[in-house]
Amino acid sequence: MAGIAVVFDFDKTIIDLDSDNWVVDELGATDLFNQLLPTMPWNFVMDRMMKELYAQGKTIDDIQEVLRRAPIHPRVVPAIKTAHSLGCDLRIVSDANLFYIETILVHLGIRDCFSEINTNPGYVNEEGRLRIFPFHDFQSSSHGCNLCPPNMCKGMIIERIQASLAKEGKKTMIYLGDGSGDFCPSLKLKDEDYVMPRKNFPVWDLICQNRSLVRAEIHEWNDGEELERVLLKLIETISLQESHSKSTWWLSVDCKMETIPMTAHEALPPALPVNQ
Ligand SMILES: Cc1ncc(C[n+]2csc(CCOP(=O)(O)O)c2C)c(N)n1
Ligand SMILES: [Mg+2]
Repeated sequence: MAGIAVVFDFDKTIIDLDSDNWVVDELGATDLFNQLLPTMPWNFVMDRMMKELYAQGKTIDDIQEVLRRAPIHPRVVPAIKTAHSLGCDLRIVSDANLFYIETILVHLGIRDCFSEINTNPGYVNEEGRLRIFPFHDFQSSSHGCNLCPPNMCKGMIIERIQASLAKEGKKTMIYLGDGSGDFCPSLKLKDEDYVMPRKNFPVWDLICQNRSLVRAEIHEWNDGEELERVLLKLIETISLQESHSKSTWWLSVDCKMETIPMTAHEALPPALPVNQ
């Protein structure tokens, strides 16, 4: 199963809501958030919100306590653990931030299942305040993709992952997501890949409207139970195809080596004696 990479979006894919809104709402700062949003880019609003919460006396522990209560479907963690134990390379590509994602993954006991987390930087500074920055510094240059928000083009991240997987000999990618930011990476997937859009969420609508642009095989899911069922079934199917193509490869090597061809009766188990 070494040939499969599974790439997860985080908000509304692994957890069941948007982590930024969850923290802001649970800490009672929704009104200020809504006031600031029309005035500056999303990551700057979040960084400013962390400053305001710090000024109000909210600690890193308060933020982490809220994050540990983020709702998640009970089958998502088992699905991730199984995919990891089967040898898949699991990665995250998210427009949330590293501090929120790591806090939640550590709490769920699945941080070590992931080989890579691509997201907006987020860390606690020397004062004990959480700082949040854009993944892509759009003030110095644009990433140039008009499908994606200015701070992150998930499609570019997928292309980088594809290049690194090719070097490791990994052949198949499964991508799971829900949001409009997951459409661009879905378009980068190849014929042999799979995309799992969450049904009736923005990426699903975009894929349905632009089916001919998507080369990967499409498998929708509704909730964590379906996520688990569909994902594990795909992993099983891909693995069977992998082992089948390996065995046919060995057969063709045998033929090229001009070993004495096996006759049909030699290849089969001995026939049962008749009338004895
Ligand atoms: C113009 C604009 N609007 C909104 C956002 C923020 N944003 C969009 S989806 C999302 C959830 C991210 O998590 P995930 O990718 O894990 O679903 C966030 C935080 C933005 N960056 N730019
Ligand atoms: Mg999402």
